[in-house]
Amino acid sequence: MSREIPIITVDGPSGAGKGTLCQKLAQYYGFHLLDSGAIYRIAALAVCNLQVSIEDESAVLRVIETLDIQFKTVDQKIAVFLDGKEVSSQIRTERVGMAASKIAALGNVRAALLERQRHFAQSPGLIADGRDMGTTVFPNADVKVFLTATAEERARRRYQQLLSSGVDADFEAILSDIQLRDEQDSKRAVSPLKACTSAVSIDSSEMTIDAVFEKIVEYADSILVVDGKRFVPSGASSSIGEKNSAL
Ligand SMILES: Nc1ncnc2c1ncn2[C@@H]1O[C@H](COP(=O)(O)OP(=O)(O)OP(=O)(O)O)[C@@H](O)[C@H]1O
Ligand SMILES: Nc1ccn([C@@H]2O[C@H](COP(=O)(O)O)[C@@H](O)[C@H]2O)c(=O)n1
Repeated sequence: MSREIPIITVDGPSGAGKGTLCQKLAQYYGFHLLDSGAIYRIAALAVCNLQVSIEDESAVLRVIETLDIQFKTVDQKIAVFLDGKEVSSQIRTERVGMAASKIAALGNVRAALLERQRHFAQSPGLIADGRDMGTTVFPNADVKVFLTATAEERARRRYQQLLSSGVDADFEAILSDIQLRDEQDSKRAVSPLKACTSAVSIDSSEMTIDAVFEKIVEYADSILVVDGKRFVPSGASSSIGEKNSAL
């Protein structure tokens, strides 16, 4: 491992299960968690709240440069705050997700948020969830995972998630939003969503959350070494995983 602080990156498209898996990984390893999507979502919310046009790049940048964001753990969940006000639910709407995807295509916005994200790499380690964690933000991460699933399966998961939280949902609309966001995220010029060559790819379409978790842990445990010793989280078992391949 190249540095003191171990870093595991999990990138992939919307609804692949990154957030769910990263929370479990952070808990398992006792590491910090970076939800980089939440940062783009908060930035988008601030831009919308101030009625700044997303097309006006310099005005968007001014909002980003003075963003007051805080992450706090409340009842074992991470709550997010914008200007001291909790916005955890507000940032999860599809409207904010789509606005986040638009501002995330602006190169100056991505550059302005880079150091803020890198600052999360603190002892004892970091689990980083996003689109460009392994390619741009933490290119030297020890363990890189690219997590995906078919657009239909991701839409089905979102649909179920909304129904079970009592929200009325339209499957076809969700699928079309997911396809549009995939296209925007993977076709942008700066830090597009793509699997990094040094990442293992996992297609979770036909896997349970627990099965994906076991795969990542098995792979990560075979790589993580701290102070010359293999890093063993409490209760962990390990076997050798294969790098640069699909698991
Ligand atoms: N392997 C899986 N099998 C079934 N359901 C899953 C699986 N992985 C995740 N889910 C469910 O899919 C939904 C979306 O997962 P999650 O929010 O973790 O995705 P995400 O990749 O973080 O999406 P986004 O990038 O949009 O935040 C959640 O309801 C989650 O419980
Ligand atoms: N590293 C990242 C993370 C996110 N984005 C953009 O933000 C949007 C919302 O992200 P979620 O993970 O919360 O769904 C996403 O669609 C991306 O456009 C990003 O560009 N880079």
